[in-house]
Amino acid sequence: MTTPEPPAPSPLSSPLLSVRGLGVRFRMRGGRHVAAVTDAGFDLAAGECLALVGESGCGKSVLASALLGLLPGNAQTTGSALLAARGPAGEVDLLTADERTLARTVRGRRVGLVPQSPAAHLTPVRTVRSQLAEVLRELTGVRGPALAKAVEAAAARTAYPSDHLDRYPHELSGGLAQRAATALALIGDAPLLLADEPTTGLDRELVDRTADELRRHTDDGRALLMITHDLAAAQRIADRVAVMYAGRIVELADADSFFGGDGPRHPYARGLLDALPEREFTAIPGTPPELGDLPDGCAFAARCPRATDICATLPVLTPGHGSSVACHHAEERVDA
Ligand SMILES: Nc1ncnc2c1ncn2[C@@H]1O[C@H](COP(=O)(O)OP(=O)(O)OP(=O)(O)O)[C@@H](O)[C@H]1O
Repeated sequence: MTTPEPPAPSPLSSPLLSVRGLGVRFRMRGGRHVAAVTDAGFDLAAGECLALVGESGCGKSVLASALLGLLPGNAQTTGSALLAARGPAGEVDLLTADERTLARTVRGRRVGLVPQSPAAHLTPVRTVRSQLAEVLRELTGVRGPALAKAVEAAAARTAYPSDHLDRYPHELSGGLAQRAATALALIGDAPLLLADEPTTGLDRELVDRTADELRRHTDDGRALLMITHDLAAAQRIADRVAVMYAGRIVELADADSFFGGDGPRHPYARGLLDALPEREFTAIPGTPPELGDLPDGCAFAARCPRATDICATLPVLTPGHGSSVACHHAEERVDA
């Protein structure tokens, strides 16, 4: 089933990114399919941070890869992801744009990426300094003596220590590689930044620092889609939260109401928050379903304390009470 319009449009200005009915399926051997993302829809405006959260394997990174045209050859996409025109750059559908357009005008320039595995994205045979310099030359045109200063400034944005700039990627800890990759991603000042687990491997102080830098970047008029397991980082900087479960967005909420107020309305989203040590520290029972063998109805029903017969039919993302929720029981009292 497809939802023609996402029910909770961005409350800010007209969207920079409009995702509608985004689906990604992987063709597998024997004619099988893995439905990694199904019918995802959201808007993202300049100046806005949307946190995309959910358990491992629910499709968050695949969604980001789809927006960058970086899916492997066995992937099929449906839907649209319109990146609005800005200045001389026209509107582009990120799902259907050809590789030449994506490589020359989109990646790094209009859509930046903080990759999930930074060490794998850094060039192994070049120092961090040389990689920062190359991206600065390419994307900002800075040359000569100014380049050395620009490299140090780019590193400082993510607290990458200047006395480690001449290290090669294999000489970096996970946290340093993360900071180097984030520094590289911020250089192009792309209007849309996709940050896939940007705080992995960082201690709490650096998590906060990185999150705050990403927030500043957003406040300067860019849009940020932050994929994260770190709900504290999401709470710190997100304007809205999208919760993914088994490839679908099951709740799209204002961050204030999600983390405070009445809290999430979807039982899965509620379970994610309750699992936090600083909250109830109660794990969600069971495991997510296989994406190659999803039920026809609600994919969370098998783990859900509120499930009833109606959950055998698919719930549609429906707006109400400050969030959009795909749950037949969303209107019930949460503690009922
Ligand atoms: N090339 C592929 N072929 C088949 N299935 C794939 C392929 N790439 C990813 N998947 C599947 O798509 C699903 C979603 O993966 P994805 O990496 O997006 O999850 P995630 O939510 O980002 O998890 P994590 O937080 O662990 O990265 C997983 O079940 C994964 O196995």
